[in-house]
Amino acid sequence: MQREDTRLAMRHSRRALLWPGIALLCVVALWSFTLIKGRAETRNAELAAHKDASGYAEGYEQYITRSLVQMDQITMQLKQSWEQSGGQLHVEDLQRDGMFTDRAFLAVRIADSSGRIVTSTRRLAGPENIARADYFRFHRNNNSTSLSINVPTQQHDPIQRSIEFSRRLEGPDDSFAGVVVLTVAADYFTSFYSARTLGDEGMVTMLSTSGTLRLEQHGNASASDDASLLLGQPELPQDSGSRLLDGGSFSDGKARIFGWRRSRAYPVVAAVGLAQSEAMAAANTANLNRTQSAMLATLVLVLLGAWGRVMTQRALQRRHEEEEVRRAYRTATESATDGFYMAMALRNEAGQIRDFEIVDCNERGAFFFGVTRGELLGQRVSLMVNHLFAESLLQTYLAAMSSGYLEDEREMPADNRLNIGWCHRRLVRVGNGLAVTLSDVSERKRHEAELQRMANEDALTGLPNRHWLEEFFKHTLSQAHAAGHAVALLFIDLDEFKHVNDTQGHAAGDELLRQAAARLKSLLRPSDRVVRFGGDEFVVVISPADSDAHSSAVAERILQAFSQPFMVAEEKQSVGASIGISVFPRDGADAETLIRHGDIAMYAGKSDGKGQYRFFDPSLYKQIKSRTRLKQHLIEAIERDQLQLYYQPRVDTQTGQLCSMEALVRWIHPEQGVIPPLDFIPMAESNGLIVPIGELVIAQACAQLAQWRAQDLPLAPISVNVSPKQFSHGGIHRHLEAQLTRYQLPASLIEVEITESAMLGEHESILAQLAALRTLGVKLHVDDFGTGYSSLSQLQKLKMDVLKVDKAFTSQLGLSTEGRVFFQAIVSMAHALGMTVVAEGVETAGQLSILRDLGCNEVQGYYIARPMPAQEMAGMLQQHQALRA
Ligand SMILES: Nc1nc2c(ncn2[C@@H]2O[C@@H]3COP(=O)(O)O[C@H]4[C@@H](O)[C@H](n5cnc6c(=O)[nH]c(N)nc65)O[C@@H]4COP(=O)(O)O[C@H]3[C@H]2O)c(=O)[nH]1
Repeated sequence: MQREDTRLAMRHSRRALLWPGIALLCVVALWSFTLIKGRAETRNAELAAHKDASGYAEGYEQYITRSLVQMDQITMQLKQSWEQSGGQLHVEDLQRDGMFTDRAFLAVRIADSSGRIVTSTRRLAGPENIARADYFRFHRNNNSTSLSINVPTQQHDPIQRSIEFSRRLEGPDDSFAGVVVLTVAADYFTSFYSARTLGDEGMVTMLSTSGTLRLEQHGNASASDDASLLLGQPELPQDSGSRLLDGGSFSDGKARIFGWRRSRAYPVVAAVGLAQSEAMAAANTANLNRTQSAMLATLVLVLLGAWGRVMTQRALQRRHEEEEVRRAYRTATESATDGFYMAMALRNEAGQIRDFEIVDCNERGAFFFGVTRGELLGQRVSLMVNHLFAESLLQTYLAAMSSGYLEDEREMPADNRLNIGWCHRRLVRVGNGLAVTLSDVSERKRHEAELQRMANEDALTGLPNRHWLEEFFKHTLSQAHAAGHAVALLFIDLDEFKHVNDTQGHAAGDELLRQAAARLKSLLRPSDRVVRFGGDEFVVVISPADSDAHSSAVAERILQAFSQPFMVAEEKQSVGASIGISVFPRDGADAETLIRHGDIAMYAGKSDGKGQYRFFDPSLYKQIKSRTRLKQHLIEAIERDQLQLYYQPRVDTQTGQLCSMEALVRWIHPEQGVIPPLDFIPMAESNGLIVPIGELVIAQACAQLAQWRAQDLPLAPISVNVSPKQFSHGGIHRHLEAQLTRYQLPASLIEVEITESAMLGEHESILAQLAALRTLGVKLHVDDFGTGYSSLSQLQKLKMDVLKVDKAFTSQLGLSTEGRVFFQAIVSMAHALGMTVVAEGVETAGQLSILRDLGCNEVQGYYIARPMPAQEMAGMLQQHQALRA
């Protein structure tokens, strides 16, 4: 794998260098061409310049030779004329006759043998006698008649402004007779120069082979200018030729191509200099342009090369990544349970994707589609599955191509060829295709469906649960809304379930719930739904609910059914039910509201008396609110110590002696004054506040006894009321024991009153708590006896000490014989079972008298004393002490 990677990396890096390489080759070729072409151009230009210089030099030489021939002929003619005239020739006359009119002829002079000028067309500066001139001496001393070319003696500049042509004059005897001198302006010989042909910086020069003569013209300056361009006598080896003279040969420092030609007739050399810069200007410009173009092209090529490299690298990187992804996917999935596919996008001419082709897959992937890998490769996605599914498959692939990533789960269409039910798809865009992973999640989906079912079902009863109800309501309510019919919700709460659960144990409670569920189901139409909402709460949904009468009928049927006891653990258990009804859309537009309103209606019904149904009414809110407010106030009252105990004495029927006193709680409200317990105890029982209140009562009663003891008052036992809720909550005996210990009180000073109904069921936990209280030494009272259904033998089994007969029976005394008979029976049986009998609610002397007659042990009631604050009670205790004393 590593070797493959290395080979791949090398191949990629070679490819990445392709563009820069091509660009480099182009640059090399370009510059080679540019340089070769430049050199050739320069060479050609040089050759042309040399050729031109030689050509010009030849032309110049001909020009000079012609001019010199002219001078030669003129001087020859003058010589002959002078000699024929016997020395009487006057050049002035010739001038007058129109000769020597050319400006170039500065002067034509004839000197005699002594050097004296005898005739002259113009007087020149300098001596009138030329005997001292070199040429004169030459002619005098040489018997030659050839033309002599001279430089005027007074000129010392390297460039001559004029030039003198002289010829020996001879007398008849060939003796020296004088000299004819023709002074010609130097530019006569250099006017060959033309800037148009030789350039602004070109030059012409005429040189004598002896080096004594030099005429020159360059640029616009004439040879008469003082400055000489050519420095020194250049070496001109052949008769004609051309060579490059560097800048050092010229005063302006500019190199020139020098062409020269020796005159065949005269000892002079005609030379032409073409400034190299001018001769080469065109070639240089062409070269410069070409170089600039080449530089530009080089820049473009470098950029192209760099761009090409970047692009190639990117493409290669992409290819590499694609390859990596493919390889990684294949490696990762080949042996795995996932199916893997590489699908390449097939595009139309406009570049739009019209299909995908499977270019790679693993065996597992092919298996999912019921084919082999070989069969799947090359297949079009649109043809892999049935038409309808192919459409959605293509849409999914297209979406993945545009977003780059897509992950979802879907159920594959029912197709016998497919070996996958539910699949988890992951599509990742890779270049012009997709890497697709398919996992078979059918098993998980089945599991999820099972979980879903379990999440929606109550395990105990098999009924749908609250979660299901919420979902169900969404559909049901929208359907009802669309159809315009009502939906009724019956919120059912079992009245005495808690009691059964607490007294009979959870197994019995569970059984009761199962039976309740079955009973509910049996009462309803198949279209109605029963839900276990939680605990002992059930919800029945009636949809459509034709009318309130219909809902009422169902509710009554349920109440009727629940009025029948259940057989649980071979015992009859009567639980009853309370029902609250809310109706869609009247009482709420959504599930949550309907459930809450059903609950409120149920609660309101239950508060008014169990075993009834009630329709929701917005006014119920007020009740709930006031209850809530009351609860809050009661919590504050507990915290702020506003609950105070009043005490009501219980006296011996016969002696009137104080036997005990009952602690009765009062809410000393800062604004409302004294609030009686019936206004808040039932509510405290229903909301659980009775537990802290009960603990508070025991603590206050013990503290009060300790205080009276500290005041040296005689102490009588205090009986406290303990509600069934406190027993359910448990731990009364521990709390009581703690308070007795805290205040160092004997247990005999506290008695506990339990209502008869609280003991119903004889649940083990209550029995255990009663036993624990008795072990402490606390006496146990049965409160409100006669209102429940307990038999005396049951109470005896529970080893209750005192029987407090409800005031409803006391009030009958003296009014009817039945009341007295009933009371008589209770007293007799209680005494027989060893229990003390207390008559509650004694209001009259008559009642007291009868009770005395009946042998009732103790009495309590307004006739004896009303419940009173601790201070008043303290006074009574003092009285009691005085009586005893
Ligand atoms: N008509 C009439 N009534 C008489 C007469 N003698 C006493 N009463 C009243 O009868 C009730 C006796 O208390 P109860 O049956 O335990 O009934 C109590 C008891 O069940 C409950 N209660 C009071 N204090 C507590 C408490 O601390 N804890 C608990 N759990 N319940 C309490 O509140 C109920 C009412 O208490 P109260 O309003 O104080 O009412 C007291 C008392 O004032 C009489 O001659 N005629």
